[in-house]
Amino acid sequence: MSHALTDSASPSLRFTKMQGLGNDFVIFDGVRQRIELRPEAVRAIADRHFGVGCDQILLVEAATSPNADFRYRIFNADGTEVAQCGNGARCFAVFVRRAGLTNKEVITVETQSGHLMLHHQSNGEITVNMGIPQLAPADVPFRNNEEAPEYLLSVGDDTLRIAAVGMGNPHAVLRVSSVTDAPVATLGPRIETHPDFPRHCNVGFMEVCDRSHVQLRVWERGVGETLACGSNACAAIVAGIRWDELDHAVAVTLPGGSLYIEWAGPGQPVMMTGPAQVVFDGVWPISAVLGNSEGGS
Ligand SMILES: N[C@@H](CCC[C@H](N)C(=O)O)C(=O)O
Repeated sequence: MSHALTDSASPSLRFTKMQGLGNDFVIFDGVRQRIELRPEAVRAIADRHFGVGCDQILLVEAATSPNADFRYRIFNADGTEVAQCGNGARCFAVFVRRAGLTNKEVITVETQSGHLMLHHQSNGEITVNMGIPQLAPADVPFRNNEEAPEYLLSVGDDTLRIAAVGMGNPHAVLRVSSVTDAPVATLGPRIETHPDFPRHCNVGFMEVCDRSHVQLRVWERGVGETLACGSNACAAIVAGIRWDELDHAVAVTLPGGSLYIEWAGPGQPVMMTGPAQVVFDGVWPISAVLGNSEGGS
C-alpha cells in the first residue's frame, strides 16, 4: 500500500490552522494520528485555492530522545522539509497544550536543527530559545573563505552587501532605506537561489529605524514573501548587532506584527518573544491528496 498521507484509523486527518504574526500553519497531531507527509500532500494542503492554505505545515510527533518532550517537523508550502521555524515554534507550543498533549509551561522540542526550549509567558506570548546563530560561512552554508559581518554578493550587474547567518536554517539579510519600497518580490527569489547559498536561503530586507527598532520584510525559501518570519527576524538582529547598528534587545516590526528579539553576542543564544494564535480546527480528507475516495490504494 502506498499513501501520500495516511491515517491508520480513518480516511481523514484532524488539523489545526494557526498563525504567528500572519505566518500561517496547518498543524497535525502525529502523536495520536499516524501520519506520513509526502511533498505532494504538503503542496495540496498548503495550496491557498484548492487546499487549506498555509506557509508551512508542522507535524508534531513523539520525541525520539529522552530529554525532549516532543519532536516537530516543518514543511514549506513547496513540499520541502526544513530545519527551523521561529513562528512555527511558538504555534507548536500553544498547540500541544491546547491539544492536551502536555500542561508544561516550559517545553523542550527536538527539531532537525537541534533542541529548542519554549517558555509560555503569563501574558500568553511565547519565548523561544532559538539557539546559537551560526556565523561561520560553512555552517550557514554560504560560499566564502572567511567569516565576516558583511559579504559582497553579485546579483546580475549589482553588487549587494549582505549578512549570511544560520539560525538552523540559512538567511541573507540586506539593509534597505525603506521596507515599503524594498524589491522583495524581484530580488528575493534571486538571492534565495543564488549559487553562493548552496541550500538556498531566506532573504530579509531590513530598515533600521533606531538602535532598538527595525522594520523587516522577508522572502522565505520555499514559500515567497510571508507576513513574518521568526528565524529571519533573529538573523536580522544578529546581523544588525554585528554591524554595530543595533542594541542587544530589539523590536522587529513585520507586515503581520511585532517580535521582540534579544542577543547578547557571539556564542550566546537568540531569544525570540511573540504571539501565536489558533485560527480554526478542521478535518482534511485523505482522498483529497490521493485522488480517490478510499484513502488508500
Ligand atoms: N516561517 C519560518 C521559517 C520557515 C522555514 C523557511 N522558509 C526555510 O526554508 O528555512 C519562521 O518563522 O522562522
